[in-house]
Amino acid sequence: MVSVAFSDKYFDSLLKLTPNEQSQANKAVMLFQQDPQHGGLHYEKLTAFKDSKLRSIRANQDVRIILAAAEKEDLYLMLYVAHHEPAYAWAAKRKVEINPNTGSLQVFTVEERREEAAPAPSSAPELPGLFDTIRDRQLLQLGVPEEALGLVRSMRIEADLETAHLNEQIPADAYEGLFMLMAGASFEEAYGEVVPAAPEAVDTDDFGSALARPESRAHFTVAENEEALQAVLNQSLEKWRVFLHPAQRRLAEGTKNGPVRVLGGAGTGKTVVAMHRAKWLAEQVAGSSTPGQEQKVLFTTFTRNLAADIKQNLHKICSSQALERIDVMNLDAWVVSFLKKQGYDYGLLMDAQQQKRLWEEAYSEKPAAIDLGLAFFQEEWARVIQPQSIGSLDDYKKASRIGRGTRLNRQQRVEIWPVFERFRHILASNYLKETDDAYRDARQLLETNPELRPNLCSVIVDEAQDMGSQAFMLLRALVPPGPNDLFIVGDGHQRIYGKNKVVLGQCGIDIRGRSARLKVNYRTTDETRKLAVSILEGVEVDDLDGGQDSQQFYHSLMHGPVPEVRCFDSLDEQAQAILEAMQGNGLAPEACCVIARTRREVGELKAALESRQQPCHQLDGRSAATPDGELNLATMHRVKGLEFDAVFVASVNRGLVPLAPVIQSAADAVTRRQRENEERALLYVSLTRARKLAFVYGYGQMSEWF
Ligand SMILES: Nc1ncnc2c1ncn2[C@@H]1O[C@H](COP(=O)(O)OP(=O)(O)OP(=O)(O)O)[C@@H](O)[C@H]1O
Repeated sequence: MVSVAFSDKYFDSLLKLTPNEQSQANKAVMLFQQDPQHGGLHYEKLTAFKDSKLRSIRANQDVRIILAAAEKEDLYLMLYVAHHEPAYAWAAKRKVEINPNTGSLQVFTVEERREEAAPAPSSAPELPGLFDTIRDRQLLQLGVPEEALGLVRSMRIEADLETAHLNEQIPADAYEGLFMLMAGASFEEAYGEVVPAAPEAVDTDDFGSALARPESRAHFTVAENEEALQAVLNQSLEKWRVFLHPAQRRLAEGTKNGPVRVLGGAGTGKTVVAMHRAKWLAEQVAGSSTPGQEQKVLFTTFTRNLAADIKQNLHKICSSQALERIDVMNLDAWVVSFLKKQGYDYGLLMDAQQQKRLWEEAYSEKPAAIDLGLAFFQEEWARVIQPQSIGSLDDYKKASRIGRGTRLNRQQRVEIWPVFERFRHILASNYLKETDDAYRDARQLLETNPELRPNLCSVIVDEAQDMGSQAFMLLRALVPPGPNDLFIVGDGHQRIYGKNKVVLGQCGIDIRGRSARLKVNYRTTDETRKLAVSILEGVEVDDLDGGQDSQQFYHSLMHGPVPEVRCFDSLDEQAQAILEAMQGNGLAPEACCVIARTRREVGELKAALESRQQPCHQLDGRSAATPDGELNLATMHRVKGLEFDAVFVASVNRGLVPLAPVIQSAADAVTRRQRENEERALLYVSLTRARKLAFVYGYGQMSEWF
């Protein structure tokens, strides 16, 4: 029996075959693993090609599998599968090599004559080279193969690099380094990113060691025995299950010294990393806990919908044993269930209408001489009093009000305090608590009775940007400080629930030296990503720890058309255009989503689409899977965490985007800016749900942002 490894490209090519051919190819690989010399496989050396390591085997009369042989190690790399002619055409130009500088295993195209003759002229020969200031030696250090140096030197514009990447003339790891240089990074920055741990010595014939490096594992997966081979062949459909980016893998695996924070723009695989981290912890840490004191991993999210999705996806990567050691829950649900067990008989105040009524009652305490609206009090409560657990006038007099737009002197604080006191009293007499109160009560219970602490080895937090400081203080209290305690994943660009920016350090969570940022967007085309990012231009985005985040070096690997922005005369015309765009692009309704700012607008769109005989499926709460033939419809808040082949961000009209009442009811300029930023974030979230195509449609008057 031999070891077999697969490249990600192998699975891409496998999926292009018919199901029957796929199963024949799988059978051939399994037979090959048992006996490479089996007569039916016609194992053949492809001697006349660029790379003497290349071989082929037969899957059937016509389908060929191209592989590279490391015969000394009994290791074979499955690279490509296709019908006879395209398979050999693919193999003729390919090389598989261990890069002597980075140690990663690379597969790349070497074009005919490229080695001897001058490189192909760039589309803009008069411009300076993209990499003129970088030395050859440095390009090689970044993992550019020697054969590709001429090509890299000939690159003049971004499209040259993108084309070379698309044609696989540059291996993926080297492309990332080159992309960063092109986007303005210094050589040191790019090198630190692509080669964070340079191998001491690289043996370019040792394929086993090369395959073990995270850079290689981003593109190869090894099946050492029959069982592993079965597992790989069964799970290859979604790449994220197997091929983690080296940055993702480094985060997902290994013992961490304390809390880790992972940032990354939309679609960079933060949730994927968090899930793989949960799996690793369940297997390696919780799995080795003392019998009788089994530990668990708690995976928390902000929204209930995301928790349900994650539960489902964990099934795809975890064994049932590992799954048993992971609890997935949105934090509110965890808190409610924990407090209930402790005999807490308060309800959570969730209903916006009820909340408004209670505030109106409390507002009657406002002295007539104070000219502050109800909105001011609600904001002050949510942004100053609750996050800082202020329970008395004395505390309020001393409280920090940084970031609030309306100034208050001490005397004014004294005068308005009765409103807050009354609100708290009303809550108590109605047996109600706000979520921040519940977080605080739960934390205080845990701090005074450590024996109530659940037996957790680790807490993973997704959607961290929407959790406030009370939530983080509770999370800190849930698990004792130590290795692997907290793994926090978020993106300040997607803060859409009106929460204060949190500073982890102030919640007792010290992430110094343990933070990372993911930069490759796997979901969205670069064209859609760029439009989404442009909406946030000028908005200051925090890094969850008091600093600033940026989208520097954030990019997508896929390309597609620039999103279409159009304004129609009426809602009906817009609905018609959505249906035509779906038809024109051959899109299945269930793979698309129409997204609007308000529930009411979603309802109107639904009616307009249904009147045109388009069955619709509205996503709200915990919706079931969309039936075939039905078009998804959702609000901007609801689509967070989801993805579709195409999204129609619809009714992007003046007054709706940004939503006028939200902006106009802000009590001061600072709050107005915060709300406007959140409205922008909603658009950013909506657009970045698109895998292939995005449309921005409006009617009447288009939003001032377009
Ligand atoms: N290493 C990978 N290889 C291939 N696809 C990946 C990889 N990592 C993530 N993806 C895919 O990219 C998409 C986005 O991943 P994920 O939802 O984890 O991103 P995210 O950063 O949490 O996104 P968002 O913040 O926008 O919700 C998913 O379709 C996922 O399957």
